[in-house]
Order: sequence, then C-alpha cells, then structure tokens
Amino acid sequence: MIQVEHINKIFKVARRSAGFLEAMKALFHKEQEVIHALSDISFSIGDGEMVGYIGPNGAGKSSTIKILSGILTPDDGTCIIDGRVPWRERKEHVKNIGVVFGQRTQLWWDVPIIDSYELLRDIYDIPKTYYHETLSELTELLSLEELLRTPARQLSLGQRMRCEIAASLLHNPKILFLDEPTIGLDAVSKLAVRDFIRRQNQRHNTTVLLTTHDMQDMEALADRVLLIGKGRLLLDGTLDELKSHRPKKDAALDEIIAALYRDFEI
Ligand SMILES: Nc1ncnc2c1ncn2[C@@H]1O[C@H](COP(=O)(O)OP(=O)(O)OP(=O)(O)O)[C@@H](O)[C@H]1O
Repeated sequence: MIQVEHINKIFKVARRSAGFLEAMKALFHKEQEVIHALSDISFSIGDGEMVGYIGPNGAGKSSTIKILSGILTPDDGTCIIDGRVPWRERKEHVKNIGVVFGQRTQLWWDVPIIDSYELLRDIYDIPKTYYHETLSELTELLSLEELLRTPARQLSLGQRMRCEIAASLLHNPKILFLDEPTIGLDAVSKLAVRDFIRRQNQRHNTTVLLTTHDMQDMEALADRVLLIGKGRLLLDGTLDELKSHRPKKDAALDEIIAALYRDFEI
C-alpha cells in the first residue's frame, strides 16, 4: 500500500543572464529561482494496482518517483509505503521496491550484465537458489541469454532496458516504479516489455507505478491514471474516465491528453 499525503518539494536553482557583465555580477549576488516541483500531492495506491502517472515535461513525475523510492526527501508531507517512510528507512524500503529510470542505468557500465546481477544479488542479499531460479525465468521471458556476457555500454538501448527491467526484479519486489521504461525502444521491445510488466503484475500481484509519454504504454498497462501538471495533481481516475474528456469524436488518446494539457493550462 502506497499512501502519499500533502507532499511538497521545491528546488532552488541559480539563474543569471548571458554575458560577461552578468557573470561578474553573479560573483557578488547570486539570483535564485524557486521551482515548485511538487505542490500538495496526495494519492494512495493499493496492492496489485497498475497506475499510470502522466503529465507534460517538467510536471513533477520523476521527482515523485524519486521521493517514493527514497532517493529524494520532500520538504513536507508524508509518504508511507508498506509501513515505511522511504527516505528514513531506505535500506529496508529498497528491498521491497524495484526501480527503473529509463534515462539512467543501475547497471555497472563496464562489466558484463551477469556481473552486475551478481553484485545486486549481494547488495539485496538474495538467497542463491532463489536468485538462480529468478534469473533463469527472467532470462527466458526477456530474451537475455545473448546479452548476459556483454558489458552494459556495448548494448543497444532496447537491449539495455530489458536488462534494466530484469535487474529491478531480481529480488522479487512487491512494488515496481518505472520511469519511462519504454523510452527509445523499438516496437518489438516495447511490446515485450509491456507484456512482461503485465504478466509480472498478474503472477505476483506486483504494484506498478509507471510514468510515460507513450500513450500506448498507458493503454496497455494502466488501470488507473494520475495526471500531474506544474507540480499539482489534476486528475485521478480510470483510463475510461480520462477518455471521456474526448475533444472530438474518434480522438486518439494522444489528442485527448493534449486537449487535457491545454484545458488545464499545463
Ligand atoms: N535536481 C533538481 N534541481 C533543480 N530543479 C529540478 C531538479 N529536479 C527537477 N527539477 C525541476 O523540477 C520540476 C519537475 O521535474 P521532474 O523531473 O520531476 O519532471 P517530469 O515530470 O519527470 O518531467 P519529464 O517528463 O520531462 O521527465 C522541473 O521544473 C525541473 O526542472
């Protein structure tokens, strides 16, 4: 169970205009801009739910995922995941969650994938027999056999993403946070990854929170959708409820979302 209540997060960033004079001025007086990345965010997600988290660029999706993973601490508000506060009980919390950031890697860049997995086994303290069973299952389901002996840096994006997803599941987490897991994947890999995530949910009742700009991901995976814009939660409903905001007959999901972004001025 994920319970998020009234989370706020601001970032302070130094700003200056271009040019030598401005650079000199900035030496004596730093101008700071305050960014309200998250404002009063509240939601709860039950066990086994598959929830899509959507919003335009800079809306606050990754910041939310980072808070839920324990990487980032909010300025105020509470978050309890299976009885733990992620950023306070991080060590125990990470045993319970799997995280994939499509734009970053959790694999060691220069070592073969299998060595990264062995390291993760040690980090998560996964019992040997369980590890080998899970690994062979993931290898088959995600077609990893050919990739395991290759260093992460030599893999294509789609191949690496399949390895990342397996890495996030080796310890059989109850909750999966996926931040743009299909970014840059070809059609075949996208379908394989979507299929795998759904099966993981069905077989293990894994809770999934997924951010994506790919509306087909949403159609395939999300039973419920949270819409965030400018750090505020704007909608929380089923995909069908979201579709009822259809701007015109026969509008595609992308058009519906674009119309929603326009209506909410985000
Ligand atoms: N470490 C940081 N320092 C300063 N500002 C940040 C930092 N991380 C995020 N922000 C700002 O917070 C806001 C929310 O960013 P976030 O990455 O959560 O958005 P997002 O919805 O994931 O966007 P995208 O779809 O582009 O990945 C943005 O305005 C971003 O510039």
